[in-house]
Amino acid sequence: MLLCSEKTPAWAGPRGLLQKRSRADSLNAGLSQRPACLRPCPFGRDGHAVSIPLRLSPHTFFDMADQESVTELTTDKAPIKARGLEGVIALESELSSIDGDKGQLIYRGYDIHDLADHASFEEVVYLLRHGELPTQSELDDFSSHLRSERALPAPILNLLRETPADAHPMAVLRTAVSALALYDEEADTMEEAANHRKADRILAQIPTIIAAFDRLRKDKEPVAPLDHGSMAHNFLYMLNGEKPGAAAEDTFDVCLVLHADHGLNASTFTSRVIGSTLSDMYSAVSGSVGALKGRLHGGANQEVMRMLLDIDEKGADPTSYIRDRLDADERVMGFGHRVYNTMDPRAAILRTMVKELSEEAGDMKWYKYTTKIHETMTEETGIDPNVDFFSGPTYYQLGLDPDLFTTIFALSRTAGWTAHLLEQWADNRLIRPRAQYVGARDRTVAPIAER
Ligand SMILES: CC(=O)SCCNC(=O)CCNC(=O)[C@H](O)C(C)(C)COP(=O)(O)OP(=O)(O)OC[C@H]1O[C@@H](n2cnc3c(N)ncnc32)[C@H](O)[C@@H]1OP(=O)(O)O
Ligand SMILES: O=C([O-])CC(=O)C(=O)O
Repeated sequence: MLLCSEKTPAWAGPRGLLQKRSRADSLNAGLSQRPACLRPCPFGRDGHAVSIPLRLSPHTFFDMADQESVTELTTDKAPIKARGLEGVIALESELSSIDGDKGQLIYRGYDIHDLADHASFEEVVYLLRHGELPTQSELDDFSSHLRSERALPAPILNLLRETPADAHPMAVLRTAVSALALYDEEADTMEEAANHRKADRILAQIPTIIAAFDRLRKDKEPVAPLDHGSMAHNFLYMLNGEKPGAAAEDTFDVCLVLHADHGLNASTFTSRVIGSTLSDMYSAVSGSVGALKGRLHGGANQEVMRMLLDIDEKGADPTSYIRDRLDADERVMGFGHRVYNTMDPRAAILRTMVKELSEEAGDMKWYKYTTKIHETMTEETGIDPNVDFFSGPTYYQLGLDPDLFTTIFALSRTAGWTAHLLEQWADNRLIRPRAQYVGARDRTVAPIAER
């Protein structure tokens, strides 16, 4: 079942190479209907594809490399074509599942639409971490503990004061999360209860870091965190120095719910790889912030807003703008996804938010631009929008600066990263795949004077 829940892997071609197929081809191949235990293996002997039984164990990825064809890994005859690990099942997880064909996302069995409508971010964090939605008293205890961890150690605040104002907020966040470890006596304690406490602490302190840095770079004093209110409320308060309206708080809270977890995306995989070495939670989360920063991942939301602002400033026609980008072989940020073959369900929810926020502001331009771009991408490429396409204009209309967008994603995804780390450590095995060596062989070292 797990094997079918994410986008199907590319099919092995006649020469034993896993060939990338178009989305339609992948669907037509009906791969998801094949028995889950038999999948094409890229490491075929003599250039022929072989089917390797994939055991549904936490170590499936390693099981592949453990098969007899492992020797092929050290030859240069059968290059691996599961590029970017597309379709590779690396581990089992109970946290979230994506049906890329249906456009469905679930956290622990709950559909994302249901959670967005009926659960707060704190409830979702608890759900991811503990497997069940909290009762009222569990939620009260959990929220109260999160609130008690909001303040930053003084040296971290000093670090932020010393940070260049033009530093990218994601670089600042990565550095500050790493530095937090230096002031946490439990940083290297691997006991489960301590890891839960650290997960709370990191999650509670990330909003304070983001808001403090944003104010400092604008020559404003950081605002101390509140000892009440939700994470969404407190973050907007610390950022702006005034209480947010109920609508802004609700919208922001839903954004946090939507971004909390998403299968084995690149930044979550990063956390699990780092965690699997039995390194600490701060190392893993700072690594994940680094992974999320990239524009092919979380960094795309900022790029989307840059594009929309560029269109606006130039007075450009969004359709021609996108066509020009595609003609120049450029990617349009906020479109495409490794797992979804259809519209990302989070994007659908965020699109409604962009519309509602535009209506409230009495200015429909961001909604109009995104609608035009969406239509053009559908006509020209058939590639669907992902979560980053509509989160950009949502955050912008909430008054956030574009270079903060990815930090908001990080704030929310910390819930997923830390829950994945706890899951990893509950049944740990070192994550260590193999590389296909395609370099030179049989060379001998010449004396330095002769090179
Ligand atoms: C939260 C998130 O991380 S969601 C993703 C956020 N990232 C973005 O929005 C960046 C833009 N999108 C992309 O670059 C890609 O769609 C990714 C990285 C998200 C997924 O990529 P992959 O699954 O590796 O697909 P891949 O990069 O192989 O692209 C397949 C084809 O679709 C094209 N394509 C994919 N996305 C786009 C896009 N946004 N714009 C234009 N073309 C695209 C590629 O050019 C490629 O065409 P080609 O085979 O002719 O070269
Ligand atoms: O799943 C992915 O590859 C990227 C993504 O949408 C996310 O991390 O939310």
